[in-house]
Amino acid sequence: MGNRSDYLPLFETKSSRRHFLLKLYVLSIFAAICMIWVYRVSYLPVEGVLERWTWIGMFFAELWFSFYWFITHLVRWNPIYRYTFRDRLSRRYEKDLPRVDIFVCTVDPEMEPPIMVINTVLSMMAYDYPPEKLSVYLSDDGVSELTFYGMLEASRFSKYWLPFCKKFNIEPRSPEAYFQTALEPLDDPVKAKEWLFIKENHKLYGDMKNRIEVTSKLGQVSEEIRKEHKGFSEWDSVSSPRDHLTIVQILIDGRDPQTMDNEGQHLPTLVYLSREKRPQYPHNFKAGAMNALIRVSSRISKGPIIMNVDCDMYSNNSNSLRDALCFFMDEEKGHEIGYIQYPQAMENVTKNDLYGNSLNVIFEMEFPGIDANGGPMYIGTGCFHRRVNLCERKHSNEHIVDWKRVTEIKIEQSARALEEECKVLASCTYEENTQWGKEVGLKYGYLLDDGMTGFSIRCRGWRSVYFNPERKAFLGLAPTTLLQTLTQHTRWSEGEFQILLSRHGPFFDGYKKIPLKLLLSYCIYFLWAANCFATLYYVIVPSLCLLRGISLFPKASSAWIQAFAYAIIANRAYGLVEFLCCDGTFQGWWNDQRIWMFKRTTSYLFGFCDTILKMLGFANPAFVVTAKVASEDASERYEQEIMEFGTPSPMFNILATLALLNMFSFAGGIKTVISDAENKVLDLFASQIILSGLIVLINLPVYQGLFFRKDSGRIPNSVTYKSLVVSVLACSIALY
Ligand SMILES: O=c1ccn([C@@H]2O[C@H](COP(=O)(O)OP(=O)(O)O[C@H]3O[C@H](CO)[C@@H](O)[C@H](O)[C@H]3O)[C@@H](O)[C@H]2O)c(=O)[nH]1
Ligand SMILES: [Mn+2]
Repeated sequence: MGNRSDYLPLFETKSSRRHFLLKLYVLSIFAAICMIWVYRVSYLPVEGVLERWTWIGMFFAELWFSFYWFITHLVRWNPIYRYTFRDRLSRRYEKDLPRVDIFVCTVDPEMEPPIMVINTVLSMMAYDYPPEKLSVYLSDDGVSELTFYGMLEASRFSKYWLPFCKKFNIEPRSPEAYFQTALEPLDDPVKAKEWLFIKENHKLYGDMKNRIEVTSKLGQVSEEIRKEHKGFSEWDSVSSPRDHLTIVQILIDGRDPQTMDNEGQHLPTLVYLSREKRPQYPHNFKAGAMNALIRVSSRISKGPIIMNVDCDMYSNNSNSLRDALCFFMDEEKGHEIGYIQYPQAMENVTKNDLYGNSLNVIFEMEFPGIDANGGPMYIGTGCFHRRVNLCERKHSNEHIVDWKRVTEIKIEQSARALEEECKVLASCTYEENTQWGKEVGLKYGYLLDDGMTGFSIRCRGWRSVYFNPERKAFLGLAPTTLLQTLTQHTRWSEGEFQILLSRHGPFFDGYKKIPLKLLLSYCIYFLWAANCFATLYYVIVPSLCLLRGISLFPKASSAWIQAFAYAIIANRAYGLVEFLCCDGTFQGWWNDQRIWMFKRTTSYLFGFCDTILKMLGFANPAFVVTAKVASEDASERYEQEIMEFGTPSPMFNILATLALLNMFSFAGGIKTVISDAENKVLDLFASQIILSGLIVLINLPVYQGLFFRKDSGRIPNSVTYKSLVVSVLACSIALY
């Protein structure tokens, strides 16, 4: 850049201020909320201990909701959106593009089938990027021969697949996803020629898929296949997934002039890694895998840019790598950017998103606002990092990278020698007495290692960027049963809460180094777990009080009720419109309301309690992996949007108890209204009756699961009995 004045940025940021009418609307909700506080304070019951304390409880719950409401709107106030200029990037830097190392993690060949994993790997290899500068690493924590076999097949198939992708510039570049959507062109002769290629590749892919699936079904690799690659012999010494030596296999050595695709072009480097594991050493889950990958890749390719994806998150947009570089390499602002986070979009959510898994509102509405307030957190998959950043370095302007120099690193050893060296780097003992997991690499000891790592990167002065291009960068798989969804959210809410309370979290390290506005924005997620109490209070206490005859809301005939009604209805309406704007359906919104309640009364409660227990030293953090496949009839029910219970779980006990409790109190409320001639009861208790009525309405799928369904996804009898006993007991205590 000779002259500053003709500097053209590689990306731009546009802010979109919310319309002032919308702001007015939000402020009007705030006014109603204030009225609620005034009401609570001025009408505090003077008589009756129970009356008084339940009232105070309501007040606290409402204060909590108000605070939470406040931070969600703080985030939404002035969102920003980013745009990149890839043409400028390639004009200025095409020859000097940095090496990029892509890390894919997998852990279990049954929950994460090899064919899915290699589709992700192939889509990464097919990025629109110079192949000699691209390396894809797979970390296999399951040390599975089947996954390795899949990788071997992928390395062969890539010789056809990559030239095909580039020749016809297709999207998406995961073969499975591509062939699902590819349609035969009937009228266009040019396209018809292309179709021949597509058919040829489809057949190659189909054959490969078949081989991999047959082997997966067998559960082991046949003797014939074993002879095809020296790597299989490494499994001779593997006794169990928790007890084995490191396995490193460079399946494609990008430096080797002999390894070309079938059109004579270079191929990206492809590496399989399964780090050493021993029962006596903690393996630190995904963070441990990532750190091993960081070290191994620093020997093999040493890309200054690192990207991490989950094994189910294939690349849906072959430009996202260049997009990310537009941020890092921007001459003016790039040097302060530590990482670029893409949203997690889900491929498998059904039309009405029964389990509220699409996360669209978070990624379309909240993250652009968080970006404006200072930058998103690192949420694991779909994030580009600077390598220096993960190897601990404070941000300072002296470290401006000269991109033209970084690429010059030459690695001379043979692939064999590199593999041997890497074995040491990925061994259990390597990290002993080092700063890995503390100051260097991803942090250990946290359930959300990525969240904590991102937070500390921010504390060191780097900025982060959120980028959400029109064509989604990655598509992954959301859980497909209720229990999996709730379990995933237990892990997330617990992990977020753990960061909040940690010694390196916002209260200790964070508050001086991160602007308050950003900390409050992060609090939406940090406080997920803490949300459980106010919600539990609101779904239990008003209904029990209805049975007991304690009124907790203004009379239907009083003016105060309008404040409550307005605050609640206006807020829900806002949420509904927002939901519809994010491509949701009305039914989807309703489902989301249900899942909102389910999560808050189960996942978040468990997350909260677990965090506290772990802080007191009663339990160790453990990562429950989300399955990416389900049984046949469960998948069928998922497609039909029928709620899946099936197995007994304490979470279902809670859900069923709450549903029954509200059903009883709603019935009780209606009964007293009918028997009351003067309509006094209705005036006093209308709000509580409506509240439990709404809870009953939202719980309809639970009653179905309890009493009306016969299939294997219904609520198990043991859960039904337990929850009946508890809810009847609670109601009788309230009545007498
Ligand atoms: O011991 C482990 C456990 C998990 N994983 C991998 O970690 C990824 C995420 O696991 P998954 O069960 O799919 O969890 P999700 O809740 O779907 O993942 C989200 O949440 C995680 C943190 O809880 C982040 O790390 C992920 O990037 C983010 O997509 C997967 O690729 C796993 O193979 C490992 O490599 N080793
Ligand atoms: Mn996942």
